[in-house]
Amino acid sequence: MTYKIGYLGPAATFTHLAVTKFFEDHAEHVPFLNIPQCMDAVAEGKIDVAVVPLENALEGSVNLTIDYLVHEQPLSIIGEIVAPIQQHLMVHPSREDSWGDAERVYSHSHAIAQCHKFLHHHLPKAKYEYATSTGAAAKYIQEHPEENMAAVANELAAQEYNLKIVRKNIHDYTHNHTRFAVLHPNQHTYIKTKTNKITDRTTLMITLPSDRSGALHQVLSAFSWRKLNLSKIESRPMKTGLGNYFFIIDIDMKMDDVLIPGAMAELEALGCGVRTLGTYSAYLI
Ligand SMILES: O=C(O)C(=O)C[C@]1(C(=O)O)C=C[C@@H](O)C=C1
Repeated sequence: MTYKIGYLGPAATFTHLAVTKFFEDHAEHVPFLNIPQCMDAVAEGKIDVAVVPLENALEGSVNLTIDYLVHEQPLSIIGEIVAPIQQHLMVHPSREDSWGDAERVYSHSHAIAQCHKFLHHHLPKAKYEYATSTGAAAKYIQEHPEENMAAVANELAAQEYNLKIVRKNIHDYTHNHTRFAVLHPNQHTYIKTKTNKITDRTTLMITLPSDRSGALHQVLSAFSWRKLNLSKIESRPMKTGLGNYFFIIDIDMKMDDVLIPGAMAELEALGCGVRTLGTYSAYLI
């Protein structure tokens, strides 16, 4: 049976690029219209792994991925692919010489946000419209040449959908990378790749006991005195009422037998809720 890798599609999204470079050959790449559909498919066993965007260096977390993981589909993160992101402005070939008159710019919200300065200066009158992915935006422009639009997407999308790149590298800051999560229902799933590992991580989701002063300080202390290095801490709404948040914490090592379980037990004793979202290696493509 062919190994099936689901990704945020359609063809030629950044997620697709990451999948193509990271996994070894002979796998079938299966596009999904949006992140929840891709995650549902791996939970239901229709594909072998799901790959979805997790965090961008310029724009921060992909909230849909984190929220769906926390509230709807409890999969494990079994790997992380870090990819450089280069955004280009592209139009239908018939509009190559008049791209500056584009009335709308279409792309994924993260991609548009990564290019705000460029768009502000070069297409000040254009309205922004948001697609489920950069690839979906490029595909739409190919299918609707009559609409005066430009897309922000990658080079592969320009090739795949026969669009003309009119401005290259329009992202506002050079160090633009995105983290993609490889997801599976079983934490102990092995990933085969020849890509270089850059680090190991464990991601925890933590809820605080309500109305206790200094609770976050106590949480951080549990990691700090064990010398557990954190590379990310972020809060997201619990969606149960104003002021209710959970925290996502990335620890710079894989789950061990002593330190991380010790910190988790301490947090539970303090009245916190703790869930492991994944313990995995991160690879740079
Ligand atoms: O739209 C795509 O091409 C994606 O793969 C999604 C996504 C994201 O959600 O951040 C991935 C990388 C880029 O940062 C822009 C968009």
